[in-house]
Amino acid sequence: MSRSPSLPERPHLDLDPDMSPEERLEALRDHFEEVVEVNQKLEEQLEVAHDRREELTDEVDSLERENRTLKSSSLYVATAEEVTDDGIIIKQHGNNQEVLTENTAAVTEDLEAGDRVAIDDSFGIQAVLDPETDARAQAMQIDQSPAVTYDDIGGLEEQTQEVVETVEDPLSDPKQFDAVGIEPPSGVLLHGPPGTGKTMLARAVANETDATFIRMAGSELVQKFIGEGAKLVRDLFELASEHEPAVIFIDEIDAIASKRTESKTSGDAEVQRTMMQLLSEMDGFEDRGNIRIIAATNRFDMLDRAILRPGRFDRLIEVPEPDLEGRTRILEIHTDDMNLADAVDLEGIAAETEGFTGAELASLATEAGMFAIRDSRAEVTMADFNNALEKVREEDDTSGTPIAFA
Ligand SMILES: Nc1ncnc2c1ncn2[C@@H]1O[C@H](COP(=O)(O)OP(=O)(O)OP(=O)(O)O)[C@@H](O)[C@H]1O
Repeated sequence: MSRSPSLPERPHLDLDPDMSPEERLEALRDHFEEVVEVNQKLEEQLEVAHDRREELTDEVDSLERENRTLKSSSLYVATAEEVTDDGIIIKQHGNNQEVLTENTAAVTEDLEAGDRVAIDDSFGIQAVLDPETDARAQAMQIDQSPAVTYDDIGGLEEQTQEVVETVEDPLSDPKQFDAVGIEPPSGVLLHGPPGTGKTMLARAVANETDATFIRMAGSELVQKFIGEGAKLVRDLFELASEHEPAVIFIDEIDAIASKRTESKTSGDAEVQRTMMQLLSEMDGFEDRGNIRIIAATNRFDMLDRAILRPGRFDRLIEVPEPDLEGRTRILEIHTDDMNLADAVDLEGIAAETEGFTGAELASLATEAGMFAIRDSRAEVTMADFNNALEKVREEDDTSGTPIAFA
């Protein structure tokens, strides 16, 4: 920042009592001219100061805007592949989608192909990442206020109740545990098939408690950040302390906490180190303040029992596939914004979809909507749902794999 110029010196009038009236007049004239000159300089400086103030106000506005954008939504990580006159071609990590995006305020002249950037839902570049935040940003997804509420979750009433008691209450009212003199559970482990709402539950509890939601996937730690797992686990807890109250969500924890294998490959040693770091972070956890940990796994049978010791993940909550009532509720939730014909019988569809997970039911509703669109209709009929079901079953039969929706 440039320093402000020093103020001009105040002119001094020196009148000698022995001066003749002409000399006095002359001295007064000189003094007057000096005062006018100083005044002019001050006016110029005032103008510069006004301009500077305007510049700074603009800068504050833009920083506030940037701050709001960064706080309001999750950002995704992408790599700038090519910087062209028409915009910047970016490739999103995770799905490898390539997009041409326009220059945004966050794009500096220094942006080069190969730089990693944080992008919003509309692919606008919100920040250019430096290498240090880069691995963190890729490995951890931070959401200041997740948009999921308990009402968005179908079925799972008992599980929600348990999560409220073990995670929400200690976060929103830690004093009640102090008063009784017991430690709230450090960690809660959700286990059950993929797509049953485990991540939704963790997000909803963060939303309900105004806590920051920080997600890390165990599989990514092992596959993408080879050699960095233990450090990233340390960073994860550090980041949570910076954002207290916070909910740490470790998805696919089995990837870093499965039973020790006999083989002694370097990959295994790395996974072990990552798990040891996680255990030590959890053991030293009580002093960390208002942070709760939720982990999720589809492979409960594979877990190393060490992580289930008291003081670690000592509350286990099973999140099963939904029953008839749960499936009906999930279908109601996912068709809430859809234009359904009166004859659509959601309970009937729920009865036909035993074994479907929440994620599969959500896809079924979308697939039914696609049939209506193909037919140039806005209203979704029972026939669309039946067609969607039939398509799903055919795909399931031919692929021989578990039900997969397009
Ligand atoms: N119980 C549910 N109620 C409403 N929607 C659900 C439910 N379960 C799953 N869904 C839908 O499926 C999507 C995926 O669910 P979610 O990510 O919570 O599953 P998960 O159990 O964490 O799966 P994974 O183990 O694969 O991470 C949700 O975004 C939602 O659209």
